Amino acid sequence: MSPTLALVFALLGTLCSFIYIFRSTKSRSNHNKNGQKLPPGPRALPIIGNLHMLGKLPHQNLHHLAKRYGPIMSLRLGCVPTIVVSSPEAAELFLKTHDLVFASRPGIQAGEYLSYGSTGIAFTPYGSYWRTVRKWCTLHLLSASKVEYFGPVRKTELGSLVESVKESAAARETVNLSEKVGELIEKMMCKIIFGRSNDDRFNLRSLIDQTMHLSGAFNISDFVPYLAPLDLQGLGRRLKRASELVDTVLEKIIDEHLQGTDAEDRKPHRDFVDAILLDMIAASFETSAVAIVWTFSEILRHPRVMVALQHELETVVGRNRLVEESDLSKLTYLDMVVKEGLRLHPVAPFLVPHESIEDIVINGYFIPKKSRILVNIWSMGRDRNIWSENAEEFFPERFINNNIDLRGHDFRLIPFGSGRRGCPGMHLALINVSLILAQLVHCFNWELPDGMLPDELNMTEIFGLSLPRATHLLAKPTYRLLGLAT
Ligand code: HEM
Repeated sequence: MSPTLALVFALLGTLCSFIYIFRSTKSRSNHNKNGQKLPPGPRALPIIGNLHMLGKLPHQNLHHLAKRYGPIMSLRLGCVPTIVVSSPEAAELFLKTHDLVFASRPGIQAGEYLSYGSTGIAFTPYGSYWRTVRKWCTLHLLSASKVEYFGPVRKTELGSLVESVKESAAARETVNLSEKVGELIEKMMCKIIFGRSNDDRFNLRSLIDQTMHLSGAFNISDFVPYLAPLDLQGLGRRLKRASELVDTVLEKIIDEHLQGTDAEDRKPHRDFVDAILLDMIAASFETSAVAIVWTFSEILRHPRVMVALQHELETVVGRNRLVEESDLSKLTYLDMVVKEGLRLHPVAPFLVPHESIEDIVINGYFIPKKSRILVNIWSMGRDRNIWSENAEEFFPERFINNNIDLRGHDFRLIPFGSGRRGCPGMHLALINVSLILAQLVHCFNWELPDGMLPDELNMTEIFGLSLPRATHLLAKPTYRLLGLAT
């Protein structure tokens, strides 16, 4: 939290405390003003509500609070009623049993700036526009047949990555895996989404990383709208700047793509196309890279897992060729490693915030219309009641002999969400994540740089819409395949 923001909170907090003490004798914390019973939760201060309790890592702080108040917890963030869901049973109620009621998204400043007035998919409220755009993207980009069609693009780009890491290995250099994996996903996705290579003139990836960070921030302007003109955290200004930069890049790409067509024909659809393209690249660039880099960090911290994975790859693929997409279905240990990575390091710790479209009573608790719903899957991934005493440990074998999958049917593990708003890119994402991890582990042995021990690896997170590592992941490769691999 910046010093300015801390000061603002301190001042607001003092003011609120006075009002609160003055009024507290009359208030009943878990009932609204109509006497309806809200889910339990900590008392809220006037004006800021519980915003001051979120801290730098809200998913962790809300995880601790839920231990006290339960899996359906009520907060007030500024003036927005907020429900934090922290158990599989509760998640099923919100995302399956009452999916339709919670299928909308809140209108937030990030959506306004970055989704061109929420005309993309991810920040767009539930309704026919969202349904049409989502269907269109699924059909033209994300369906199983489209994903398969782009297999050769993945193969070429991944082959180049292996060659470049091989050169680093020969030169005994340390590789910045965060950078390498980020670049690879960017190259693959640009070819799939724009039909062309990424453009070295723009640093699109760094722009997207910024937008993911800004979009996930708890922006006071969204929660206390009358403070919005003050832009206390400076987020409004940064969002505007990021949106202008992204706009410039996308405009250039679209212009080049449409050269030769009638200029007048293009205008009406411009913002709509920008919004969808931006959603697609934002949803795909960082997410897959974050999942790969966290899982690889855990593999490096657990050499036993690296050895077991290499053993499986040698048995199924051998050491004379690269892993192919068609091998993936036979790599059962890899599948467990991917699940375990996403369990401990979900890319979107609160999914993308949902919003209720009408009043509803769930488990005897009143949830008002326009409540914001945060499903804390980070908390669910570390719950000892679900994952036993070793819940905090990276232990892929926990998935042996159980049928937990990632498709949103089993609410113990929902890194892609579930229901109407579940991730439409899951199939593509799982191929990218599994294939890249498999290739890195199959082609190379890895060690941490400068004699670092596995348990010395920094595992600090940065909170945003996604949850990347705070520091880049560095490691030293040694090539391990037999001659003719590439
Ligand atoms: C490992 C990679 C990925 C993870 C973990 C992931 C996870 C998620 C999650 C948790 C949501 C929100 C679900 C909810 O709110 O209930 C989501 C939404 C979305 N994802 Fe993904 N995603 C990944 C990759 C991708 C890819 C590759 C694409 C497409 C190219 C994509 C496209 C989308 C879109 C468009 C939405 C918004 C859906 C809507 O609001 O209707 N995602 N994703």
